[in-house]
Amino acid sequence: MEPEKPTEPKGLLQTHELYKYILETNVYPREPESLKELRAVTEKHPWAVMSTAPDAGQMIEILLKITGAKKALEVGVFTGYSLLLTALTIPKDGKIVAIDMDREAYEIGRPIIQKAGVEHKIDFIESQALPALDKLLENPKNVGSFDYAFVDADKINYINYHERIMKLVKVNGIVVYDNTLWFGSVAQPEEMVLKEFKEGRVSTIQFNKSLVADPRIDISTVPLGDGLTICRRLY
Ligand SMILES: C[S@@+](CC[C@H](N)C(=O)[O-])C[C@H]1O[C@@H](n2cnc3c(N)ncnc32)[C@H](O)[C@@H]1O
Ligand SMILES: O=c1cc(-c2ccc(O)c(O)c2)oc2c(O)c(O)ccc12
Repeated sequence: MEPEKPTEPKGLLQTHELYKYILETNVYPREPESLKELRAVTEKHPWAVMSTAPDAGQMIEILLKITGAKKALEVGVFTGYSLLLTALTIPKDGKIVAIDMDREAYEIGRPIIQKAGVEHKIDFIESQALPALDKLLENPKNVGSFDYAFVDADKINYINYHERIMKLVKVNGIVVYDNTLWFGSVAQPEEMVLKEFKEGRVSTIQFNKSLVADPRIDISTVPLGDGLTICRRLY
């Protein structure tokens, strides 16, 4: 059998129709106008598929509200869908440290973030994520200070991000990892996987195993978007 090329977006669900139903019935009617606008400008980008899925976004919003998160960290901004969602959800005096090595994509979303009146909450760091996280850790004020972190960058480094983020988030803090089911490839035999997904598949399988074995966290993997793993730091 040939590996199946992704055609219509259907997330991890059985059919495109079901995903469309969820988005149109449960998600889009509640999506703020600014996020809709950001999604529309992102659609023109050749890598639009990287944008956080709106159904996953809704889960993130509820987690931020339940936990009352005020200080957030984001690794992997792209045009800023998850960043704007976070900025809209945390309180007026909340802060987000957002790291991405590519400012160009962020600049596409920034005018919409500005117009939404939440840019003052964002501290954008244009950098490779690992050195930026290490630099944050050098300041003792940051250690154990974040209520929430969202990781959506290069899958190969998730294990490395996790070690830093465990020190940056507070006990009881929430960390959400995106793409932990990597288009379903984690459960496919290697020969069935499209070559462009092979590398990410191996990293994701290893990463998922390492989270399960990590006694410092509670975890829950939810098949929204491309798979989210929600972690809570226990100690
Ligand atoms: C999947 S996109 C992020 C999507 C974003 N959360 C959203 O909602 O649109 C991944 C981003 O990670 C960034 N990235 C990839 N590897 C990185 C690295 N090593 N350091 C910093 N940023 C990185 C890319 O530039 C890209 O913008
Ligand atoms: O279709 C692709 C999609 C993505 C992708 C989607 C959502 C994310 O949140 C993310 O981080 C990456 O990444 C790819 C990639 O990295 C490849 O090498 C080849 C193809 C793709």
